[in-house]
Amino acid sequence: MRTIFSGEAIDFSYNKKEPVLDGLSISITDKQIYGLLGPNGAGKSTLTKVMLGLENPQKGKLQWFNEYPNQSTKSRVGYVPQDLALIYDLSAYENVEFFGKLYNLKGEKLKKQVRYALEFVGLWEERKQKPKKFSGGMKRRLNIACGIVHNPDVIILDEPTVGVDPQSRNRILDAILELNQLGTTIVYISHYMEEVEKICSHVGIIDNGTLLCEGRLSDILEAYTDQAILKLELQQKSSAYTARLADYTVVAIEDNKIELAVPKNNVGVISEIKDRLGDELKSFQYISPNLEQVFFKLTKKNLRD
Ligand SMILES: Nc1ncnc2c1ncn2[C@@H]1O[C@H](COP(=O)(O)OP(=O)(O)OP(=O)(O)O)[C@@H](O)[C@H]1O
Repeated sequence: MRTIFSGEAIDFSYNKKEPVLDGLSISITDKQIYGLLGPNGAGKSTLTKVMLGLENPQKGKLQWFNEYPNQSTKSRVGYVPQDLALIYDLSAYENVEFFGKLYNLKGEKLKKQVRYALEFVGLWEERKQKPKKFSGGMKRRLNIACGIVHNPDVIILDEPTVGVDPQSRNRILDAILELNQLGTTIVYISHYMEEVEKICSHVGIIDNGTLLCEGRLSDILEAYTDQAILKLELQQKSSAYTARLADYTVVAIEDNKIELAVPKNNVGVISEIKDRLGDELKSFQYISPNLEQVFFKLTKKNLRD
């Protein structure tokens, strides 16, 4: 496995007083879809800027492809920023072409790459249109085309699905999976836990400028959770059953619905609860441990707070 990016003990502050990145270390290897997950203001975009050399850390060591950042390593990295970086007076084609030229693509190679990038995001037919006429999802897709036109080995996508409709969102997620299957390493920055769980092979959780954990998604879920959620729908108001369910932690209760925290992967517990409730139980749903629980365990906060 080749290391794509490593950052060790990075300190960064905008005003030299309050740290935004606080001794943060991170390691991304070849072919991963690395989900960088954290709440608003955790430091995700700042870390991206530091990784791209747009901001200089006060302390720490950064390497791309086992080298200190240089022109050659920079040309192997693609970036799709959170704020759309489009030129609205140019056509979709000209936008992608502009970014291709920034990466020194020329002539036939440039034409080929522009076509590849626009086809990849499904905008080749719309290439002559100006992006001001595009929907939010189409603008996001054009933004991605601009980030991949130079065929980078790794692409950093900062919240690429914010403000898009569900159809465009799925299209973007599928495109990311396809890019990864073609061999591109992906760094996927998001505060949407469900998206990270859906597409990422690896995850790093960031809060207050520190990486709280990183690793294979399945390993993180295994290591940092011990409970699952059991959602029960009952015949009567849930409060009528609290004595029978006193052995379990009630996570939420409303009308005839109740959510219990139960030990994960324990079929015996589910059978026991079903036995205790008998015909009073209308339905139940087992929710496997998720990243929200990992985050709560590490910070005692909810990701959405
Ligand atoms: N240019 C800036 N100057 C000063 N402070 C900044 C600047 N950019 C971000 N910050 C502050 O740094 C902290 C981290 O912000 P950052 O944008 O990196 O977080 P984030 O995790 O990307 O959040 P979000 O999900 O909302 O984009 C926040 O407190 C933010 O207010």
